[in-house]
Amino acid sequence: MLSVNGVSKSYNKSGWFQKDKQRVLEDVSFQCGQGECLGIIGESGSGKSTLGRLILGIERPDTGEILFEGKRLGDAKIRAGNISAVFQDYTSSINPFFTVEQAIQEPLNNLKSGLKSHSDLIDDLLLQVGLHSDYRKKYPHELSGGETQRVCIARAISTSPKCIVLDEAISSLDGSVQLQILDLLKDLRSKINTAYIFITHDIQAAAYICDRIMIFRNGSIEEMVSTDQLKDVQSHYAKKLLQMTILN
Ligand SMILES: Nc1ncnc2c1ncn2[C@@H]1O[C@H](COP(=O)(O)OP(=O)(O)OP(=O)(O)O)[C@@H](O)[C@H]1O
Repeated sequence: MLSVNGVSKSYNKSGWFQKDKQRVLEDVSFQCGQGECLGIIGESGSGKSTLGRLILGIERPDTGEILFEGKRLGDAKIRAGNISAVFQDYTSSINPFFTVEQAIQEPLNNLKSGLKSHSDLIDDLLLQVGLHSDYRKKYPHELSGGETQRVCIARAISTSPKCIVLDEAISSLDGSVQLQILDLLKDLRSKINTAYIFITHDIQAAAYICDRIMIFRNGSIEEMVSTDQLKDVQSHYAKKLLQMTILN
């Protein structure tokens, strides 16, 4: 369904020598199947979020291509409604002047297809993320962090996307709320068969929800393993990363 082929990306380095480039992604290739949950783990600065932004079409690769069902993702029409995102910073993900109902409706309004939002659909989406329909008229400042992230998830699934990029989506939440959101995501995936690209620092969270895990290092894939073989990673770096996480 999603095919990332030989993708590289550089940014201009800031400072005196503006022409210097920092290579952030280096020849990254992988595939993600329909309904699959693919985890991307790696240290801070390894390029995980950059890869997420390329998959979302927020930025373009310098070289290589990303295909969605065989078509280039650069085309906004291919992305529209098919790929959505949930980010770490849920507070800035929703317009503070929007009610929950307006926030969930926004991606539907942006779709130029004939898909119209319906009152019932909003109630159904709220129900799917475990919120009562009373939440429709609430504003973001009236919600807890976990509730706001549930609204962000309802938004993300509103267009029935085939793929959701979750970039550190549980990192800002308390431990017990993290688990609730992970369970919600698991439950939703089994119902709507959406693929997840689950970007995280947290190997345990990735192991809990993902089918496969990509270990990312300095902009490249160090190793790709199925979650049930996570203990048998081969590379020295992956072994070290796992040890560090288990010890913490
Ligand atoms: N728009 C940009 N312009 C310049 N440099 C950038 C830009 N976006 C990211 N970078 C740099 O690219 C590198 C990778 O950043 P990225 O956010 O993708 O890493 P990450 O693995 O997601 O890190 P973290 O886990 O801390 O979020 C970093 O060195 C960052 O400073």
